[in-house]
Amino acid sequence: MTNVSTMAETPEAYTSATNDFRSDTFTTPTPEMVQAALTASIGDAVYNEDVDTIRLEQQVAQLAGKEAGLFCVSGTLSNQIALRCHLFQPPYSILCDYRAHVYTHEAAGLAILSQAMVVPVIPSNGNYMTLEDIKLHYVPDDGDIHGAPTKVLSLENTLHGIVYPLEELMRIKVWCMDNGIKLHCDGARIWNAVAETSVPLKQFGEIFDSISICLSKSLGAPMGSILVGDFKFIKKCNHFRKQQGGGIRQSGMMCKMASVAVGGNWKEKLRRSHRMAHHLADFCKLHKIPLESPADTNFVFLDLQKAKMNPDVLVKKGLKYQVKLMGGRVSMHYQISEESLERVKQAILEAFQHAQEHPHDVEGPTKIYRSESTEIDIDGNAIGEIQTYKY
Ligand SMILES: Cc1ncc(COP(=O)(O)O)c(C=O)c1O
Ligand SMILES: C[C@@H](O)[C@H](N)C(=O)O
Repeated sequence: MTNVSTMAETPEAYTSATNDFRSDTFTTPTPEMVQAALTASIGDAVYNEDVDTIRLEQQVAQLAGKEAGLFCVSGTLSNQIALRCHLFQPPYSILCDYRAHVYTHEAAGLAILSQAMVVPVIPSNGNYMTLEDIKLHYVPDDGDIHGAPTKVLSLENTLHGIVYPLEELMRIKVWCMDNGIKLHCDGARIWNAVAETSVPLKQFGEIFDSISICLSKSLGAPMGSILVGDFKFIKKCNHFRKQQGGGIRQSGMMCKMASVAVGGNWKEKLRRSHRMAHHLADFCKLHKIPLESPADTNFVFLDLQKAKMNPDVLVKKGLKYQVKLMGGRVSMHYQISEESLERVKQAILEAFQHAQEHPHDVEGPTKIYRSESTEIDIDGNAIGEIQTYKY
């Protein structure tokens, strides 16, 4: 008798992100977005015949001061095809921050799709790579047959919520041009950088050869990213997108929903989330709860290692105060309520107080995704009925 696998349990329907601090990816579509989808174009985007898809690609490319844009179903796809497209003749390597999503969270796509070596760099200032860090770690294309020359520098702005200083980006850009190295930006939260610094997206477009601009993070669209660059580059990226299964058909509905976010007052939405993050960071400082990095924008990174806080206890305290956490990164977004912010402060404070009596040895910096929540609560009682948060 063949064993019939049991169906995985269906989770309860997700209804609201007002108390969800796990990530800004949990924002839910607004009624306005859903309404917009009902009147979206219905062309086949593989044949470049969907009007709302083309409109959104052109709109975001224009905002970034780039010639063309390409709708991708995810930021991961957008990053991976951009980096592959910048690469020509292996052996080659990509240099990035050791925390970069393209290196840590895209399932070794750089090794598999691009057959690239990655050179992950720990910034000497602890926050962002400077030109000096890059010069120290890049692999020159000098004919030495031992090396895999650096052909692309992939930066993230914001990175872990940290805003990349514009003057540093400009220095890096000039050096990259002098050394024939392409510059890509993982702009999953570039809208946050723009909202916080008032540096126009167009100015980032002048610095980077390509930018992956996510629609599905702080902006609040249900899915997708727009990859922007020059015409020739985007045309080839479209080829790699198709190869990777990203050539989707009637994408108009998703693009029309995203256009509601792009056309809305996203700056104020994001600035509100930044104010909430700054408030939480101040609360942590008041209670001497260490932070891992500056809370420039919408993320507060608790330094669990320095605080000797157990991420499990943090998640359980979150459950106690009806807020969702999954580790040391506390993510704000425009749908977070003021009441939830007050509750998450209590959860964090109690987890920190618990650590005072029960110090926990955390290995290394905060992992930005799950904490392996166990099935028991901090007093050892079963909490089987409460969902634990892990991928
Ligand atoms: C910095 C960063 N880059 C890229 C991505 C990938 O985006 P997606 O989840 O849409 O693939 C994420 C996560 O969502 C991210 O946090
Ligand atoms: C976990 C990671 O892939 C996702 N981008 C997030 O920030 O939540």
